[in-house]
This record gives sequence, structure tokens and C-alpha cells, in this order.
Amino acid sequence: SSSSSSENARFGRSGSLSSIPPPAQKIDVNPPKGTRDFPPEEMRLRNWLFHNFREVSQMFAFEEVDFPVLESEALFIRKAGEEIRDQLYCFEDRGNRRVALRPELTPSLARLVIQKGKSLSLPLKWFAVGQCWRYERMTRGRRREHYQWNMDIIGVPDVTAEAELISSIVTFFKRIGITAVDVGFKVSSRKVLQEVLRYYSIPNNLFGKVCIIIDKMEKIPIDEVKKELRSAELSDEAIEELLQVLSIKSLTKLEEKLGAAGEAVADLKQLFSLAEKFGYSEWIQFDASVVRGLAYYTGIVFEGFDREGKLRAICGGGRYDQLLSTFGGEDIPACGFGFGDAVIVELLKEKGLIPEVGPQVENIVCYLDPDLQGAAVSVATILRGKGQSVDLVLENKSLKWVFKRAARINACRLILVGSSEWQKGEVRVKNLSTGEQYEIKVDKLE
Ligand SMILES: CC(=O)Nc1cnc2ccccc2c1
Repeated sequence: SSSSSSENARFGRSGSLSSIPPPAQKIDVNPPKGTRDFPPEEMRLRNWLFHNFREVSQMFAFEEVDFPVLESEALFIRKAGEEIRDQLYCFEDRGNRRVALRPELTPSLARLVIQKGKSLSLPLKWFAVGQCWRYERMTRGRRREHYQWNMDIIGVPDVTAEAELISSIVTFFKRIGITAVDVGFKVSSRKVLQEVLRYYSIPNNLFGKVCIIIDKMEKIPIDEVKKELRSAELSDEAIEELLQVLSIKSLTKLEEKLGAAGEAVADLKQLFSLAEKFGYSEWIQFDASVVRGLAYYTGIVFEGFDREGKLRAICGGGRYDQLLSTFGGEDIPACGFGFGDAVIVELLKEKGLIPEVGPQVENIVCYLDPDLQGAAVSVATILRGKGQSVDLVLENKSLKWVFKRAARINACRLILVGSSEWQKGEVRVKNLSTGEQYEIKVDKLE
């Protein structure tokens, strides 16, 4: 233990006495249920994925933001019957405050926008990559945390914002080798639903709840959906009409059904024509059944899906023009998406697209004679001063050991500090890919 108690100080690190007795039994060395460790190999894959998230976000001139993982529970209390609410990882802290581990990033973003208020010059283009949490009863072995990439555009009411967001996701997919043959986007607008509900004079306050019920359509039997819609005070006629409209998969048919005057048709037509200009038409399709499972969406919604139909949604998002006022702020038009780190990795595995990301280091420096430890340290430090990466062998190890380690860490070059060379101010260098060997003055190393 590294406790600085005087006891340790007196006997030093290797003191025979320890001031702390060993635990009675071994602690559980696994991470908490539903959570993951990231040892080096897994961390390299995660860093590769997040690097691509960040590169695309920066290519679209988005600025990175982040928020606390811990938020007031109130930020996520919505009454629309969302799964994300049922699984909120919430608790009372030591100050008796109701808090929650964030299940998503958008409410935090809204909170920050309200907090910054007039000092922000719109539009904002913000992105974040953050860990989100859920607490599932009797975890069905499902994870309780994942990382989500979010991109949001705040202050642009026009559909061109949603088109831009979809373009950024398409750009991301292309970068990692995913094509329109592998995935697509189902696109719709909640204004379709709004126009049907208005026709049947369903009160607006039921809108969120109806969306959440419909979002479950693919997951629960249709009779259950109808039962829940009936309990949400929809007439049988309204339910039948609603389900009929939600089965429409062509914009032309939608226009025949709703007429050309409504915003839903106008927005979607504009989006599909912008898709042409962005060059991702073959990636998107209209599908009125897409509503997404978050209550606050108000307009265009979309979700990325794998065309083989084996996996859950890869990503999803949409317009949320009235989220800020639910927190007491002035409404500002906004849209965004969330992209989790789990399904995409399953997809990459399916497609054989997991990248080979091994460790990489330029130099490994070792000393053959125990008296040359200081010399090795100075060689490593000179190389690092030149911006090179160096694995310094910290103890006097055999050459056999050093070669084995050099291979494991995939070092490019071996620098041997030996006494005969060191007399001449030189070191021996071995290029580990070509095998080439030579001796060189230390300050000539580059
Ligand atoms: C496939 C997967 O891991 N999904 C997942 C995992 N953890 C979450 C945590 C919070 C919200 C949504 C989550 C979703």
C-alpha cells in the first residue's frame, strides 16, 4: 500500500511490517454489474471509435462540450411513460438531494443553453461524447452504461439542420467502411402524428404519451399498442386511422393522405431534396412508423438501422423545438442525435470492419550493464525531448527479455546502451522492422 503512514516511512516500501492487515476475503475484482472495464486493447478500439466521432464533428465545425455525469433528477422527470424514465439511475445524495446519473445528454445541453442564455450567439453547433447510465431491474444481462456521441444544432428552425446532422453521420459511417448497402436511415416527422391527432381533436398534452406508445409498436403486440392508445383516450376510429397513416412508406402516399398544405409533407420533401445535394439519397427512406422513444421530439425524427435487421437501432435523433420551455427557459429551435458505442461495434464485427489497432512505440531503450542505468535514462530523456515515444526498460533485463517486450509493444527501434559503445558516447541501434544495426552518437539520434 502506498499509505504515507510513519510506519511505512520507517520500513520503506519493502518494509516487512504493513500497517494495514490484508482483507479477510478477496474483494470482487469485476466491475459493477452492467459496467465495463477498458483494458488497453479495448481502450484502443474505443479511442479509435471516439477519434472518428471527434474528427467528423470537427469537420462539420461543431465545438466539443461536456456536462456532469451526475445531474438533478428533475432534469429527466418526464411524464410520457418513457423507458428511459423507468430505468433512471437515480438516488438521494448525502445532502438529501434527488440526483441521477444522466441517461442521455440532451437535457444537460438544454440546461447549459438556458444557463448561458443571451450570451450565446446562435446557431450553436455542439458535440459531446459522454457516458450515460440506466438502472435496469433484474438486469437481463444488459449493460447499465454506454458512451453516446451527440451532435446538436441549436437556433436553426429550418430542416437544413436535420439534413446536416444526417450528413455528419453518413460521413462517419463512410470513414469506418460502412456503406449504404450495410445501413440506412428511416426518416419521418412527428408532425405527421400531430396532423392526424389534430384531425381527431386529441388534446396536445397527450402527444408525447402517444408517441411513446407508438414507438413500442415494433416491440410489443399490436393489440397491446391499441389497448394503450385506447387508455390514452383515443377513439377506435382515431386509432385505426393513426395505424393506417403510420404504415405509409412513401412520401407521395403521405401527401395523398395528408394533403400538400401541412408542414409534415413540406419538411420531408425539403429534407429529401437536400439529401440529393448532400449526396446521401440512397441512405435514407421515408417511414411514417418512425417516432423514436423520447417524448421531446417535435418534428423530423430519424434512426440509423442495419439493413440485415439483426441489430437494434444504431443511432437516432430529431428536432426538439420545445425542450427548453419544459425547463422554464425561452424556447429555441433545436435538433440533434445520439449514437451509442455498443450497436456500432456489433455491426463492425458483423461486417469484419473492426480495425487492427495494436500498440505502437518508436523506441525501446535498455541497458546491458547495471552501471549504465543512468545512461539509459539520459538516452530515453533525450529522445523524449525530441518528441519521440520511448519505452524505457527500467530494470537491468536480459536481451532475450528485451526482445520479447519489444515485440509485444510493437517498438520500431531498439536502443542498446552498452559499456563499449558508451565509452565512445555512442549507443547501438537496431531497426526492428528491417533488422539493420548500427552505432551512433546519442545526439545524432533522431
Ligand atoms: C446496447 C446498449 O448497450 N445499450 C445501452 C446501454 N446502456 C445505456 C445506458 C443509458 C441509456 C441507454 C443505454 C443503452
